[in-house]
Amino acid sequence: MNILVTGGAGYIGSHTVRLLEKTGGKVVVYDNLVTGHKEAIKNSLFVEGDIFDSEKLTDTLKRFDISSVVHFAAYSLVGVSMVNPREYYHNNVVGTLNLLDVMLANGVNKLVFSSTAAVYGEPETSLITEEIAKNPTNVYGRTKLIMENVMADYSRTYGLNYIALRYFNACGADVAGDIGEDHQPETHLIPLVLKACLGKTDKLKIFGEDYPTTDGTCVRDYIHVNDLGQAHVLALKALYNGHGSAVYNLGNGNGFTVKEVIEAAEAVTGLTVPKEIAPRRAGDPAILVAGSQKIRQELGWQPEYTDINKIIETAWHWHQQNPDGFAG
Ligand SMILES: NC(=O)c1ccc[n+]([C@@H]2O[C@H](COP(=O)([O-])OP(=O)(O)OC[C@H]3O[C@@H](n4cnc5c(N)ncnc54)[C@H](O)[C@@H]3O)[C@@H](O)[C@H]2O)c1
Ligand SMILES: O=c1ccn([C@@H]2O[C@H](COP(=O)(O)OP(=O)(O)O[C@H]3O[C@H](CO)[C@@H](O)[C@H](O)[C@H]3O)[C@@H](O)[C@H]2O)c(=O)[nH]1
Repeated sequence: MNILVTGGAGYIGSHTVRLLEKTGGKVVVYDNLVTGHKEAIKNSLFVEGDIFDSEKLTDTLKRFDISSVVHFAAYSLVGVSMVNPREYYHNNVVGTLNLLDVMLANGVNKLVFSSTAAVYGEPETSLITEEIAKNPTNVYGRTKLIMENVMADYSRTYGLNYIALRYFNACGADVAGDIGEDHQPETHLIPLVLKACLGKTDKLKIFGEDYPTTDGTCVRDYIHVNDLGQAHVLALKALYNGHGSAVYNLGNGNGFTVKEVIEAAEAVTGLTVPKEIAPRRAGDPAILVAGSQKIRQELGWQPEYTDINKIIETAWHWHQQNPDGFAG
């Protein structure tokens, strides 16, 4: 397996790269470092490049005799996508279309794609399974749903073989403590809660206290980044073993409110999170909780981290060791 990992210098990408390296395959990271960190790549080959750069992509596929692609490269912030849709459609849709063109032109037809729970929007059921209606409430979710539809069409017509993984909320860090979440600026709940504990940011803003949930704050399904990474390893192996194109949810099946996450972080750190109630953030659905039976049954995926405190502990370890992220 010679694998190209676009966006492999990013948060989920770098954790997945570490797990892919253990399979014995050759791993080549391709990233323009717009939000990623070169320091997050410890062992794999690294090519600094953009998914819009067809020439460099073609050269990289040929030079390393690549036979599959794991595609993380994208913009992924719900809030930003609502105020800057053009950037999101451009990078996530046009950029991915370009990558697909280059792959197919070079005979590479295996792809694992980062999709998202955001494709579902505001589901009417409490546990989300893959086949329910997709009505994204934000631009980011729409960009990923467009690409899922494109891949289904390319699979039918051009022989693309893809597995799209719809992640719920990625969090945590590798227990080694040398890679972790470092977005600039950070917008994700768990790192912001922990940074607030460390006095690295202002008070945590709780976005909305009037949602139809137990305590009025949004519910999310938090999944450890290494459990996500392991699913990519399984998906890739399945594609090499002749598995057809498929779409899977990836979550723990347990929802936590924003306030419950804060309480868990306070229990793990022994510190108090400075916080205040703020208005709702545009585009946020009230509740997103995954039904992940399909990937468990079909690919044998089994998450290792199912306890929110344990997940937060791994993130806390990273933030304590690296309070200024990779720049520290
Ligand atoms: N973080 C989450 O909770 C979450 C949940 C669901 C889906 N996802 C998806 O997972 C993927 C990775 O997310 P992440 O949290 O690791 O984000 P990230 O920003 O840490 O990683 C994205 C990586 O892609 C690179 N990149 C972006 N545009 C590029 C381009 N045009 N050319 C080359 N490289 C480019 C960035 O430099 C970065 O290294 C994204 O596709 C995201 O939409 C993330
Ligand atoms: O300072 C903050 C940050 C977040 N939140 C809330 O915390 C929850 C989680 O927010 P965040 O960590 O920003 O993640 P999401 O917006 O749920 O999106 C993440 O999870 C999605 C899947 O569910 C992915 O598709 C996205 O890429 C990824 O950013 C939401 O209800 C937010 O409103 C706050 O209250 N205050």
